[in-house]
Amino acid sequence: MATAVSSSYNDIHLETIQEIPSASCSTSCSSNSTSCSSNSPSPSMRNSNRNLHKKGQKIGNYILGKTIGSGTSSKVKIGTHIHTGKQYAIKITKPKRIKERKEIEREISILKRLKHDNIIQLHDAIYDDEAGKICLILELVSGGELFDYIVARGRLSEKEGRKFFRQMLCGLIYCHSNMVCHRDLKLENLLVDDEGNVKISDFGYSNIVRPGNLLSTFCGSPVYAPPEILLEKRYNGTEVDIWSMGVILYAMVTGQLPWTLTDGVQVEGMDRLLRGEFKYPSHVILSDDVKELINRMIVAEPSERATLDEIKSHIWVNKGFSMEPDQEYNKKISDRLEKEQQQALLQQHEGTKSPRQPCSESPYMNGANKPSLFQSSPNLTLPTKLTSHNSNNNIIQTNNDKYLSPNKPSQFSSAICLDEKKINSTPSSPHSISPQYTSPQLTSPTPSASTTPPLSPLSVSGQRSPPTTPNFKTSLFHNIFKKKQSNLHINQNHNNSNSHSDISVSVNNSPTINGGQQSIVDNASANAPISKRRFSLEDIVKVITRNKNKNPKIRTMRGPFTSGTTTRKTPLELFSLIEENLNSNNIVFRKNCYVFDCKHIGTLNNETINFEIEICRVSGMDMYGIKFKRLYGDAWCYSSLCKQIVNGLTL
Ligand SMILES: Nc1ncnc2c1ncn2[C@@H]1O[C@H](COP(=O)(O)OP(=O)(O)OP(=O)(O)O)[C@@H](O)[C@H]1O
Repeated sequence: MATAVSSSYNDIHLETIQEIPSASCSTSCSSNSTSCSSNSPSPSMRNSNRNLHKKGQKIGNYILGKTIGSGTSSKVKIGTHIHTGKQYAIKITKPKRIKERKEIEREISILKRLKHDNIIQLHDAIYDDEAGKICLILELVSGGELFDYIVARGRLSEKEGRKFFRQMLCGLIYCHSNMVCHRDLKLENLLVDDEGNVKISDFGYSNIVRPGNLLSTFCGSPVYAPPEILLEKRYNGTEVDIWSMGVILYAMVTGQLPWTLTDGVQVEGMDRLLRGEFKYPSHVILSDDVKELINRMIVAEPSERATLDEIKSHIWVNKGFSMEPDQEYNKKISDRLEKEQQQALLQQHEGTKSPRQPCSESPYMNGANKPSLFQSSPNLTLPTKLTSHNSNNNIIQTNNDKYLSPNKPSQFSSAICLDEKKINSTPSSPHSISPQYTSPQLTSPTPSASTTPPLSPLSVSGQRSPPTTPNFKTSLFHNIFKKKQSNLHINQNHNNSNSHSDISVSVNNSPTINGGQQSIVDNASANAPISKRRFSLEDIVKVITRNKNKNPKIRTMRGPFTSGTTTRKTPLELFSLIEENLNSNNIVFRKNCYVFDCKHIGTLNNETINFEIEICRVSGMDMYGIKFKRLYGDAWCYSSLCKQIVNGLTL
């Protein structure tokens, strides 16, 4: 349990934020200004780490749920606010060194000042120094990464790409006009909400750009990073973001990267990248306008790169739109404000109290009307309340004037509550983690996770990776899974064995194939003949509760699906096909209702990829489909792996 002490903090003014060398840079970085080494946490820290990550555990006023993503330095889980029931994304980080801690504090400090529809919103930040954790309570964006969105479609049409690009541009114009550069823009850091809107996330490498003040830290992913970063030159952060945007646009409309990544980290043809040279794939037909725009952004010489002004007025960006992206956004916001004000007036008139103050919670506009972060009245962009919690999550201090300090004494554990903003809460996934593990045949060949440029696992083109033998890590994982499995007992086909005196209970939370059902019975009961099994009332209640919590209903999902990911086969048939495929690809997995939680360890670089495959009903059709979701690991290795799985499934 996190202990929390009332404390007051000094505001971190952006002016005081220094560029902090990034500790968690890509392994391919050769910058001598960064260090990728880390100190191992003490065993006690590791324990608290484990506990804090547990599902059902409370962090501040939030109950932890399912893991929805992981990064190099964090785990992101769904968190439900105990009072409001609203769901958030809780990014749990455990900084091991002061430098890492400062990076996270800087991320918080920058994020809490940014309020824009196309930027992920920070709601709260919780420090748990006892466990050595800092948790960011973020707006939950339930549509996943733009990367996955593109992977599922192969590539985007220029029209759809334009929609996303305009939104990303809006968010970036807002950041840059507030002197914030992101420095790690990539498809994986663009999240898509339920309504198909892009939100820029992961400000872990973001920093403040001051005129004439160049940055030097190596940041971001090598394939999205411009030559000045790879050559370890001093650079201007805004120009870095423009290059990355060019790579993102290229990837959106072609479905691949301009340069190939090997092993997920090394850029093949680095010399071409350094010269800003790339080709468009011959099989993709692109308009001259989009090519011209990309060519203006992916320019080796930073000072010759297009500026945001040039980009936002580019003919391709505005095709089919009457306004430039930021103008359109500003109009949307002022319309929204007007509507809210009208509603507030109406409510006032009716003698009811307005539930929210329209002006204080609306995202800020781009352009001239927006309040600057650096203007004399910082309260315009700062949270309206600051609250600390004690260990019982009681609010023990409220202070509007104090903000998080990077120099906070380490014994403190507290939370800074930012504005509660309207958020689309997302229903949690009907499946929850079940402890049923299945391990593959280790004698099967393992595909290499070497990365190839195509984004789509569903497109026909692309190479198969050569088979390799399983490594030590895989075996270890296999053993752990086996051990877990041995503690469980498969109670398949015994559903009807209940009698009034001997009750056999099984958890019917997955399709009834290959041990798809599991029992929570103890060893003795499980090993006893069926007719002799006895269960306590507690067992039965446990099972009923578990059954209730685990909704075994197959989910209906909207596309995109392709012929490779849909079938008229039954879910049960699909289940065994997937199982077979995962085994033959040497992918470790556990089944949970209609979801396979998968883990693949690359043989070349030991790169781990965690992902899910879910069997679902295809919305509006009498068909079933499979959906992939990356949870952890290099996106491009994952893309190759998905492609391999889909190719091998022959649905
Ligand atoms: N607000 C959110 N809503 C939904 N999912 C999220 C949210 N924030 C993060 N995620 C998921 O968690 C993943 C990891 O988050 P994030 O990129 O912020 O972590 P990180 O440790 O900074 O990653 P990196 O390895 O890029 O440094 C994301 O790629 C995304 O899939």
